[in-house]
Amino acid sequence: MISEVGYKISLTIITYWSWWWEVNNQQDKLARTVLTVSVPTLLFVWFLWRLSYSRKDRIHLPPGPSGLPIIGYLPFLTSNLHESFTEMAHKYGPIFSLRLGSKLHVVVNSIDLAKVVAREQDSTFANRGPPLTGLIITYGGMDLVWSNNNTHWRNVRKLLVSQVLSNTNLNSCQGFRTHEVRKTVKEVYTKIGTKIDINKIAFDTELNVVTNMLWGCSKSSEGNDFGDILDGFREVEFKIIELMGTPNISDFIPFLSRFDLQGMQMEMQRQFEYVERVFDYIIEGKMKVDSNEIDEAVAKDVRKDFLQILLEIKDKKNDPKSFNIIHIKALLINIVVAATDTTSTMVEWVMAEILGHPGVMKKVQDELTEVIGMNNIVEESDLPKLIYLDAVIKETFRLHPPLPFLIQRCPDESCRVGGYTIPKGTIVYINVWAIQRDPQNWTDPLEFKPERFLNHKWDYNGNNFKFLPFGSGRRICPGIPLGEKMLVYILASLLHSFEWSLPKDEEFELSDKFGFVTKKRKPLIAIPSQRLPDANLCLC
Ligand code: HEM
Repeated sequence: MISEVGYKISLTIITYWSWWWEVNNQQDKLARTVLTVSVPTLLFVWFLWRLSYSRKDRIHLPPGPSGLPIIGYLPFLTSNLHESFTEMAHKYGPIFSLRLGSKLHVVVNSIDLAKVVAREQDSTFANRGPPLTGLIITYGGMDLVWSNNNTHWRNVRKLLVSQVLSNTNLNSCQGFRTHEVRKTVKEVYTKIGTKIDINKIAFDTELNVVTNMLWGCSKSSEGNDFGDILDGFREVEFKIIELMGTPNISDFIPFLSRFDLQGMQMEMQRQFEYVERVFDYIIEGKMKVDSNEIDEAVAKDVRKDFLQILLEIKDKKNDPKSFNIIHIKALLINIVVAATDTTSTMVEWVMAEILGHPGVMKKVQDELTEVIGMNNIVEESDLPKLIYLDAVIKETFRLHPPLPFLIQRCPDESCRVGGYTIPKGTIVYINVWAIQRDPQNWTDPLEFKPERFLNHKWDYNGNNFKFLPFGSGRRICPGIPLGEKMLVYILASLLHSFEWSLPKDEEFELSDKFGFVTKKRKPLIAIPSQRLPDANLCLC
């Protein structure tokens, strides 16, 4: 029907155009040529655009806004994408689609449909559909986050879970965590009365713990120059995360990717070169360690670090294609980035919510006083007893999930969700931000009420689709045990050792800035003062 009307209109225009061409006696040949070329081109584009709509009707895509020819809805995207997608969900319903350039995107906004994607059809939706910037920083998706659901991804994920994130390994690394958290407390103590950037101290603490677990050395280890090398890592990581979360026209109109119109690929390449230099240095250092030295260390019951294990696996494999140094670097980059920015962002959000709710601050500190005592410092073994703090963290995750759409999924074949067709290759987002603020799922959804998490029903394992800050299904975050431990440990230590207040000249606010990791728009700056009667407790 649409193409019939289009055909008639174009026939009329072409007839008129031929007549005009013949009778017009203009001398300006260039202008005539340009007009002659551009009119059929525009007609062709118009046809394609209409055709895509008649196809949309035929294959019954989810409803959504129309957008413009070729570029689709791109010009209407706003910078706070989680807010605009949630507004669109109010207009179009629990599932909607939008075309960005040539790519179809689908946003799922309800518990029932999230379950269809991440549980019932988990294997169909287990690919990622990575952005170009994600591919640049991971050697073309050789990592865990952007890799498709294939044998390599399964093997590497198994390795990470069994060798780094298993209970046994996490227990054997307890010393690193204790050392780093106490070092942070000591550092804060030296800055009592001054302004502290909460994200920065949490980031450095987590970075040191993770690098210790991965290659046995941290930024602050004595007698090495990792410190100098890792200086500036936070800024680089922020840039990487920012580039991965910014819409890039090259992803939506692939033939434009060679022009890199926003300069994002070039910028990511620059970050990649820095990160690769860091990891080359670390790996070279590790490879120089004599195998006798390693054997001696193991004989003394010193655990092997993850990098040593990975290098051994690489050497044992006969096939360099299946596991080589590129895979190792991609994986290390992945883990460091995935662990640090998420954890520090959450520490900052929790501290911000607590500082904004004095009643909550009092309850958290009363619990710390009761469980830990004013003459002790926090030990890791105390953490499971901090029930109220745990509820505060979960309530913060509900209102500020650091990855508001999780990480995009991409079906490997056409399928149906909510009665609509989702074609193969569509980019699919699970809008956790909308689900966790939906009044159908939560009473007073915009209020900060940690009490709703006090009934022990809640965990991070992605089984209750009302609450999915770490995702769900086979691509769920594998770092939950470490992420959770570090969050509670850092927060409990900061809140038990110090009183915190906001600087008088800073206006308190809780607005966020959308990104791959969605952070506080303005960094949280707070001032510590002494809380424990014996200051030496902060110095041990
Ligand atoms: C507060 C801390 C953290 C949060 C909120 C968080 C959140 C997430 C989310 C939402 C996903 C995507 C899940 C999905 O698509 O369903 C994810 C994936 C991932 N996370 Fe985390 N994460 C955290 C800490 C960590 C840590 C500590 C590590 C590693 C030690 C880690 C490693 C990863 C990896 C490798 C993936 C990709 C998994 C895959 O695609 O198979 N994360 N994370």
